[in-house]
Amino acid sequence: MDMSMTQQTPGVLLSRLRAEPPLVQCITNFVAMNIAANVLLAAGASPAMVSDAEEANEFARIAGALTVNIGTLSAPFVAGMRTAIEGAQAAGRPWVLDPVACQATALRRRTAADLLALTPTIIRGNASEILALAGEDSRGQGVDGRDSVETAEAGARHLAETSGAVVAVTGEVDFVTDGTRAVRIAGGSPYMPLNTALGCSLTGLCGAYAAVADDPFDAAVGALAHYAVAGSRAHEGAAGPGSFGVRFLDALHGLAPGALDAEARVSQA
Ligand SMILES: Nc1ncnc2c1ncn2[C@@H]1O[C@H](COP(=O)(O)OP(=O)(O)O)[C@@H](O)[C@H]1O
Ligand SMILES: Cc1ncsc1CCOP(=O)(O)O
Ligand SMILES: [Mg+2]
Repeated sequence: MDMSMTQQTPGVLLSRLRAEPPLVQCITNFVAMNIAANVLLAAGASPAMVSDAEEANEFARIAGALTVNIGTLSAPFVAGMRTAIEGAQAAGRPWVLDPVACQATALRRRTAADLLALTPTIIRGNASEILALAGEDSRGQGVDGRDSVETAEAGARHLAETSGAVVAVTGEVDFVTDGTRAVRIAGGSPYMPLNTALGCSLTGLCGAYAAVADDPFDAAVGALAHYAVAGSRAHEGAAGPGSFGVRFLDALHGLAPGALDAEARVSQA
């Protein structure tokens, strides 16, 4: 990749992550809990799925980053999210929002808007979720995206400008912007959306990269590039979504920092 697009390249951040695995507090959904923990471990981070309001604030103060995902939403989750965000912010730690299916119901629309107002460091979602969060029409079907990343790019830029967050839109070719800078990241595999919770797990990985990066834009690019290169590698020889899933974990783990920078397909947008 062109090294001028980030201050710290994906490979530099991956080296940091592997040298000192960051503790990442993941408040995520019941579907993703096990899958995301394995993704973070394979990539080189240290995940902990801690969400109860009684301890979430205290835990956020000792974690390197917090990630918040509304996939299986309920009042206890929301209470844990709110107090965890308060703890992360008090400790000066980044937090990442994944607005799963935020177009689908009144509860999700309201919760996503409330969380957005708490100023996430990074927002990561599929194109349908980012469109909805940006106040535009979304064709999302439940948790699955049904819009192209391209149609969400203008909304993502606007969302980044108004929220102050780095916005990462994922799909066939990903898009990352902080409102000023913008890049596209190619790679991955069509088997990825056929493996549940890989998007949720990527949100966790954004937290891991944010914990070690100086700049959240570089963190989002690093996490998405790591995923894209590992996804491309895992696709080779995979017979379908099942064998892809196993190969993907191996590829996340086996990717060296130098190879990540060499194989990352990041371009200016
Ligand atoms: N058609 C595709 N080809 C290649 N990679 C894809 C494709 N669709 C999604 N991905 C990748 O899958 C990962 C999860 O993205 P996505 O499916 O958009 O999230 P979500 O699971 O939240 O809907 C991202 O790394 C994205 O780049
Ligand atoms: C299937 C499902 N239902 C509620 S959350 C969830 C997982 C969604 O995961 P992802 O957004 O990564 O596809
Ligand atoms: Mg998702």
